[in-house]
Amino acid sequence: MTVNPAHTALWPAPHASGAVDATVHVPGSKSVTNRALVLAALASEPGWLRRPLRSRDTLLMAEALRTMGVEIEEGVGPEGTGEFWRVIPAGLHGPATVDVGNAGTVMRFLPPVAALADGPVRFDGDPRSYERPLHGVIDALRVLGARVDDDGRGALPLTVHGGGALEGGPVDIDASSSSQFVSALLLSGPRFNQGVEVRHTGSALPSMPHIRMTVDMLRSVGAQVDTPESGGEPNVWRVTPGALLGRDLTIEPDLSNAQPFLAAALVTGGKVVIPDWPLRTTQPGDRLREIFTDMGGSCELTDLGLVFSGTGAIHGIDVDLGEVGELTPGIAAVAALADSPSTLRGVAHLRLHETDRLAALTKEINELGGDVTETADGLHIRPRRLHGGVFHTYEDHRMATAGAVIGLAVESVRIENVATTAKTLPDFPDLWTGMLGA
Ligand SMILES: O=C(O)C1=C[C@@H](OP(=O)(O)O)[C@@H](O)[C@H](O)C1
Ligand SMILES: C=C(OP(=O)(O)O)C(=O)O
Repeated sequence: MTVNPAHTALWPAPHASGAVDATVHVPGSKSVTNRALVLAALASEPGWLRRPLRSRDTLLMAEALRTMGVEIEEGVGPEGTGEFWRVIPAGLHGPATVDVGNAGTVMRFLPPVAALADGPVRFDGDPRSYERPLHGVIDALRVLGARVDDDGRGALPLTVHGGGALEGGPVDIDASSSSQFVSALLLSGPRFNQGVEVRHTGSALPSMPHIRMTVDMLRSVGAQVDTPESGGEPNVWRVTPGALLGRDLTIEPDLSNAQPFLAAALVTGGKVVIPDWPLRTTQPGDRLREIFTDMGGSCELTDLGLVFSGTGAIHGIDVDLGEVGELTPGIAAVAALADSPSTLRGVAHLRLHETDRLAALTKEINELGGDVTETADGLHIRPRRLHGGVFHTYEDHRMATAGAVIGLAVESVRIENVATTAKTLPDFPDLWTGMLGA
């Protein structure tokens, strides 16, 4: 882990003087927006995304599709309907160059799309993107008929030599380091000549809700998908070849990005309302209703949205987060402020996320006086009285929001490079100070 000297600006994390009482409109889901963009680009007719997330990861996805020939018009809908993107699919073209930034969704979902282009597509990104696992996608594309040039490490940078079509068919992959390998192959699967049959052969597969999200969204645009849950074999997903419909989709708020605001209610014994919380969703953030209730809060889904209240007490938790790994930094922050120890399990793969999140959380919480130890697959957190100091973020949006949660309860926490939240959550500092009524 290295700290980028360009990003050493320090943001004084606001300390809460009392219980928060706020309604927070959380921007759209990163995971839904980027799947919707890919599916709309692969469809046989134009489609609409309403209230898309406009953040670094989604703008990189939109720009990448544009460079391959897809048209994306941006506009503002009638009163109250917010912004929209109209996606007009076209023949996918190379040569093109895609900047993936450090977006897992872009680096994994787009190489299979590029295999359908009529020329080479070069993929490059932030230094950290070179370290994140991509072998599952690269090896699978080769088996399915694509030519991919990388430097032999099974990682970025690389070039996919699109041939205008891909044969597809059955492929075995080990997706234990990222569920996004499975999602990537399924999303483009309807456009492969034989569709695709993905068999996960490794140890535990993380982030199952995100795979369900992929399957649900594919089905909503007319794809036929057989899954273990629909009576198929365990660990096998099959997508039948076929045309995809252009749909009109309103993007749900990002429930994982609702996390710091819900945590604020928990930590200050206050109340936060998140409007438009979906009644039914595949987003992993929906699990926060249960997890933060176990940690001392209470919640209710009403006409206003999710109403989440803290009770003043914050309890430790012993929980397997393998299905909802992206919630770990925010849960760790709350756990550091709890009245009893916590064990967070099932998240070894977080070592290969935006940063090594297990090492980063351990180091940063401990530097504020905490007592966190890494385990083979997670963290032990024993709450201690914390003090102020600098909370480094390692270009990880969820480290920055986790630091902000701690800052509510601990005076003089300063967050290095809070701007890194723009990866998925535009205007975080304004939303945060707005919540506090500042
Ligand atoms: O498909 C997706 O949208 C995501 C899947 C998960 O990735 P991993 O399975 O690599 O953890 C999650 O952590 C990431 O934030 C988003
Ligand atoms: C792991 C995450 O992102 P990515 O989509 O880059 O994998 C995350 O947002 O927590």
